[in-house]
Amino acid sequence: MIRAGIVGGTGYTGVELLRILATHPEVKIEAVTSRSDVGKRVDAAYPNLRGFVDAAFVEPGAEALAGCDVVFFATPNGTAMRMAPELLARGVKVIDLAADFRLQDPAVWAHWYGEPHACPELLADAVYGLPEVNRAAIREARLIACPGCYPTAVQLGLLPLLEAGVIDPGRIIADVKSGVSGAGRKAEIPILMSETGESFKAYAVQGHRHWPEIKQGLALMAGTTVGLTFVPHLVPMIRGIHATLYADLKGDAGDWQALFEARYRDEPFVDVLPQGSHPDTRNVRGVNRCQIAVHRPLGGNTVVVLSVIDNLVKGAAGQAVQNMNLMFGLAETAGLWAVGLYP
Ligand SMILES: NC(=O)C1=CN([C@@H]2O[C@H](COP(=O)(O)OP(=O)(O)OC[C@H]3O[C@@H](n4cnc5c(N)ncnc54)[C@H](OP(=O)(O)O)[C@@H]3O)[C@@H](O)[C@H]2O)C=CC1
Ligand SMILES: CC(=O)N[C@@H](CCC(=O)OP(=O)(O)O)C(=O)O
Repeated sequence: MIRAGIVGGTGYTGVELLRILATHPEVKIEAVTSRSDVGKRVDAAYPNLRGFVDAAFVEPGAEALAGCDVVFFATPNGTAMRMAPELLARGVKVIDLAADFRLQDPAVWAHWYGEPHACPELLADAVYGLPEVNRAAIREARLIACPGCYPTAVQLGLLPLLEAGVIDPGRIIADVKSGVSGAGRKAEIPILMSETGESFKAYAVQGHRHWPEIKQGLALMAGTTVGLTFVPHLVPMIRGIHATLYADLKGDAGDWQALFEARYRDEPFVDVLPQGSHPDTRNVRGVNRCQIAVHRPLGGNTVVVLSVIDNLVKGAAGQAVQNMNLMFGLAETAGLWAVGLYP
């Protein structure tokens, strides 16, 4: 059995990790941390886990985590980069759900995250955990940077087009909507029910920290720099991301549906819907799945891709477990093969 630790077990992605790992056939939950709830039983904090997780929260630290084979960081940005070096030195594999190891250039990280990187020497070791792109490298990795939720939906939606070189990489538009759980489990006025429950708005239009991450990933797919406009929105739902992606086709002819179907035929967690479909976030709620539809609207030469995920699953905890499965030579679908909730 793989002994797994979770740092940040009281947050939304942490409890989602617990939900998935609790029934994973190859995993034993070894340690779950919280600074605020030390000693409290995990199933007292989260009664949905009663009968599945028999553990109490412990202080985050190398003592509690050194006995693990893998440690997941479900913590705010800037946490894993301070704890990962010691764990890695002790031979523990690390999977970070936050942004600490996603950007290759420490100067870009410092610009967007507001502080110098604490261990820039580890950035070259970190593998970007998007299995549909980096599967071989993930299998060999000891340090995984899980993609952000918006970047997962956007990159999976554009991957077939960029790899095939059929769109203009200089002008891509990503109009993306997120449920409120994307902001985490914290008490803040902008995410109160009465602020978000019957409202819909864009934010960070001038620049969101996922913009450099998405640009970095798309450039690797395209083999050149990309021009990207990314506008995130907050919508009145709890889970889910819906990305509407626009790009200019280089030529007029092409079977874009066939291109997407061929690229994702062997991908267990990417589902290309039939031609003319409109994916719905509720159909991926609670599961590690991205559903995609590709359209060529009347008029102009624009391709429109619709891509949906659950931000907490394919956008975070599910993708993290998919990475763990690859790192430990397990079936990639272990513990993750499930049907989405409906409605
Ligand atoms: N929510 C989402 O949809 C997604 C989130 N992410 C990323 O995953 C990470 C976690 O997100 P989310 O679960 O939403 O966040 P939450 O705010 O819900 O939870 C954060 C957790 O981290 C713990 N924590 C906070 N500070 C520290 C610290 N200094 N050391 C150790 N533990 C700490 C908290 O518990 P305590 O204070 O008790 O220690 C809590 O359990 C973030 O980096 C986020 O950006 C990525 C993709 C999607
Ligand atoms: C709705 C909402 O607030 N979303 C968050 C992004 C989600 C997230 O947690 O960011 P990472 O994927 O980088 O970890 C935000 O815009 O800051």
